[in-house]
Amino acid sequence: MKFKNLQANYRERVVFTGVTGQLEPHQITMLLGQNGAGKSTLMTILGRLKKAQGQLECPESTLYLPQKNQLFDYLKVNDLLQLATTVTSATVNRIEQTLELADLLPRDFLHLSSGQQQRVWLAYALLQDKDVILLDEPLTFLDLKYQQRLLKLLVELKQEEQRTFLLSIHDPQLAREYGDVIWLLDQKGLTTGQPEQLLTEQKVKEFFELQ
Ligand SMILES: Nc1ncnc2c1ncn2[C@@H]1O[C@H](COP(=O)(O)OP(=O)(O)OP(=O)(O)O)[C@@H](O)[C@H]1O
Repeated sequence: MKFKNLQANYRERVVFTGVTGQLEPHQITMLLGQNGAGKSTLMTILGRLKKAQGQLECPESTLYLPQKNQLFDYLKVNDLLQLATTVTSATVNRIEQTLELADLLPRDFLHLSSGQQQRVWLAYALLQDKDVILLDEPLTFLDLKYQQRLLKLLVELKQEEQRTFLLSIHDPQLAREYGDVIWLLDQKGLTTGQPEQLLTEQKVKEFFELQ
């Protein structure tokens, strides 16, 4: 996936201009930026759910999982996941075991806790046979155990199924630990590089305006 000089607007309000980069195949890219920097906006553009000025080359097989997801009617978890599933049964088992979904499958999705719902939405995305998966703040609502389980699962799916991931994330430590490539988004545009190069203690302090 490649993009050049992207400009995003909501009516007359410009969110960013001159955003250029490429999503490295078979890697995990971590997108960091302050609240309102435009991370979700960029991801919806890359997922072709929002129009932007500039150039974008995006593989057909791309899926965007929004930060907030909603169901409007009662549906069992099992039914929701079956609607999504297009991967092999080995991958289904791996995803369901890692995210510990067995107990949730017979339940009404709308009655689950926020973290349980998030685990189901993540499974919903990963169970689809897509090469490129864009996950918008996937760690929100997950406890530490499931944060670690999810990130390790993405590493396995990257290595064994050559999938490509872009995650927006607020934790620089996890971004450094599990990311192959880092994207930093701010008013200057998109800065890309290696975790050890962009996420030094000093650079993190400056980028997030920490004291
Ligand atoms: N539908 C919309 N209409 C108008 N403005 C919007 C809309 N969605 C987002 N914005 C604005 O665009 C800017 C970027 O928002 P975006 O959600 O992309 O940021 P973000 O980096 O994902 O933030 P956060 O870390 O808070 O999730 C913000 O100023 C926001 O208020």
